[in-house]
Formats: sequence, C-alpha cells, structure tokens
Amino acid sequence: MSRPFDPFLYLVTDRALAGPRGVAETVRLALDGGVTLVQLREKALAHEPFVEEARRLREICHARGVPLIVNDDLAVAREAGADGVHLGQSDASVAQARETLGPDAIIGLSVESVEQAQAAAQLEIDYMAASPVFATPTKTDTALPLGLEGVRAIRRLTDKPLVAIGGINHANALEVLQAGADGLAVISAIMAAPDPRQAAREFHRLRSVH
Ligand SMILES: Cc1ncc(COP(=O)(O)OP(=O)(O)O)c(N)n1
Ligand SMILES: Cc1nc(C(=O)O)sc1CCOP(=O)(O)O
Ligand SMILES: [Mg+2]
Repeated sequence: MSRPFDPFLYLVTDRALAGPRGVAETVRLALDGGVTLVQLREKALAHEPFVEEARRLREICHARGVPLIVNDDLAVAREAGADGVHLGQSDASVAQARETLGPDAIIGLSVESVEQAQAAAQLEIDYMAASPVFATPTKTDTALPLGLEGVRAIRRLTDKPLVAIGGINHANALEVLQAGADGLAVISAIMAAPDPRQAAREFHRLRSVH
C-alpha cells in the first residue's frame, strides 16, 4: 500500500518554462497556491544534479506535507528519497519500479488508450494518467489526444486515482474533472504563469465547485 497522496492538483515541473524564477521557487509559489502533488521532470540533467534537485524539491514539498514524484528515473527517485516515480509506456516496468522503490512508493503510469488502461488494471500502480487529454505544445511526442470522451472511457475502467494531463488550463479544467478525472496534471498553466501562486489557486478553487 502506497503512502497517502492527493492527486487533485498535480504540478509537473519544466525548467525552461520556469525561466529565471527557477524550478524550486516556482514550486514553492505553486505549493502556496494549493498544489497537492509535485513531479520533478528533467529530461536533460545529469544524474548528480538531478538527484540534488530532487532532494531540494523533496524538502520544499515535505515542509508542506506534499509528496514528491520523480519522472522516469528510478535511481534518482531512490537516491533522493522521493515518494515515487511516474512511468510512461516506454519507461522502466512497474514491477521494476516496485522492486526498486518498495511497497509504499507512489507509482504512476501514463495510459494513452482504453486498451492500455485495461492492461494497467493488472499492475501494481497507485494512479493512472490519461495522456494526453488535449494536444499541447509542451510535449509533442504524445499519442493522439484522448479528449474528454477518452477520459470518460478510462474512468469507467478503473477505481484507481485518475489524473489527466495535456493542454489543461483554467478554461477547460472543470470539464476535465466533470469527465471523471480525480486530478489535473499541469505544466505550462502553472510553470509559465506570471504568478504561479495565483494560477494554482484558480485551479484549486475548482475543488469546491466540482
Ligand atoms: C502525470 C504525468 N502524466 C503523464 C506523463 C508523461 O509520461 P511519459 O509518457 O513517460 O512522458 P515523459 O514525461 O517521460 O516525457 C507525466 N510525465 N506525468
Ligand atoms: C509531460 C506531459 N505528458 C503528456 C502526456 O500526454 O503524456 S502531455 C505533457 C505536457 C503537459 O504540459 P501542459 O500542461 O503544458 O500541456
Ligand atoms: Mg517517461
């Protein structure tokens, strides 16, 4: 059984979009605005700086009772004492992640189709990410967008926490939740916002209207 986590407002980091404000400061502001889960996503950092950044973010997140997930890299997640890992369909296997990180780690898996969501039912994961719900310039090597209908279809297949990712912004977030997602995973709408605290607050407000 994994440690407890709240998937409602899941911030995935992006160093380029954070700009001169930096990842750590952007995460700090976003946590103040109500982010409930953070994923450190680094595609270009070498091992040691990746571990250092993960340790730094873990401290910032844990000070606010929020878990830190590492994208892709099991060794970084383990060395940094992160709370879990997010895996895509082409990453390490869920079994390998479970073996490396232990029974209480939070393991998330991207699902890009109904078939992948069905297959994921057999796996020891803690949440699924419907990916992508909408097309996004932040990541272009994605599968075809699932749309809201895809989120509804995946929702019907699983009782696990379901987050949606890809092109989520303040204008479409409510309909993503109404389609059955338990959480909103966002990069640009918070990382690139002029005021990440306020951007997070606006998403967080949907919790009471949803
Ligand atoms: C919450 C969440 N959902 C989906 C992804 C994408 O994972 P993946 O397909 O492995 O792609 P990369 O992020 O590794 O480029 C994610 N990171 N987080
Ligand atoms: C990291 C990532 N994964 C995706 C997937 O579909 O698997 S979409 C994506 C980027 C999401 O960024 P934004 O919130 O700026 O659209
Ligand atoms: Mg990946």
